[in-house]
This record gives sequence, structure tokens and C-alpha cells, in this order.
Amino acid sequence: MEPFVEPAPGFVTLTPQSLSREAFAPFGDVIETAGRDHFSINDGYADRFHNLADVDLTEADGKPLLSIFRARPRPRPLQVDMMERHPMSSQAFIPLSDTPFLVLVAPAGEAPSPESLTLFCTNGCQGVNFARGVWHFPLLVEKVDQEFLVVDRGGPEQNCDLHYFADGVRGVVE
Ligand SMILES: NC(=O)N[C@@H](O)C(=O)O
Ligand code: NI
Repeated sequence: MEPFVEPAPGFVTLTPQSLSREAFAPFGDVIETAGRDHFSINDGYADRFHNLADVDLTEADGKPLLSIFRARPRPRPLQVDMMERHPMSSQAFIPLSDTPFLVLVAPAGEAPSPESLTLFCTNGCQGVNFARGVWHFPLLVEKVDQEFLVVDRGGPEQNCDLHYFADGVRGVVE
């Protein structure tokens, strides 16, 4: 797959905003228990926070996959030179430790511009589910390796489009 090449170099410094269900709604779901409906199960010995994300994995007989990613911190300042998307499915990242991480996204649709990037920081108790086609930068963990439960789609199709900016954009957190 030939990567897209952004015609005009962009240069933005990205400042993270706190992740919230409302702010992230254009990009997918926030996976958390705070403020979410739940009901008692197992004779009262557990609460079920039910159906927290739109898990969209069955396009063209896709197979739901459950994996663990161990992400390592990237050098800072981060040169954001690309974004990716999955046109056939959603992709969820649920942290296995209560450590904040960064989430860099752009709306689904045409190739992202530097100006269309939005950077979030989680509170350590949140995961995210990228809706189908939403542009995102690969996992951005802060200072230490961090593991995530990942729920995404398996199948023979090419389900990962890459978009490269012309000269990259600098930013994220120094
Ligand atoms: N490459 C891979 O399996 N995962 C990416 O899609 C990602 O968003 O981390
Ligand atoms: Ni991805």
C-alpha cells in the first residue's frame, strides 16, 4: 500500500487535553467505570459495567482478536510523521496498569492534516476504543513500558492504512 504524502508540511505543537467521553465521542468510546451505568451480578459479588464500547469487528467475516501489547516510551519531543486507520473495524486499548497514556487522533475520512490532530491524556483508569476508520497514532506511553489488552479484527484483508505527513509535525509533550 503506497503511503499518502501530505502535500504541504504542517507544524503543530500538540498539548494534551483530559480524556472524556464527550470530548472523545467523535473518535470512539472511552472505556471506564467512572460515571457509567452498571448492575449487580453473581449474587451481588460483582457489578457489570455493560457494553462500554461499540466493538465493530465482524465486517467481511472478521475474527475478533484479543491481544496484549507491551508499549515502550518513544523519544521526546515526538516527531509525529504519520497516522494510521483501520477502515474495516474498531480497535480498543485497555491499559493493564493504572498509568496515564496519550491518545493522538484525527477524524475518520480523508487524510488527516496536522491541524486536525487532537491529543488526549487518560487519567490512568481509562481505555479507548477507536471507531472504524478513525486516524490514530500508535500507542503513546509516557515514562515506563505499559501493557494493554487490545481488541481488534483479524482477517486476511489489508486493514491498516498509513498516512505520512510531508515533513512530520513536532509536538506532543516535551
Ligand atoms: N499494528 C498493530 O497491530 N496495532 C496498531 O494498529 C496500533 O494502533 O497500535
Ligand atoms: Ni491501530
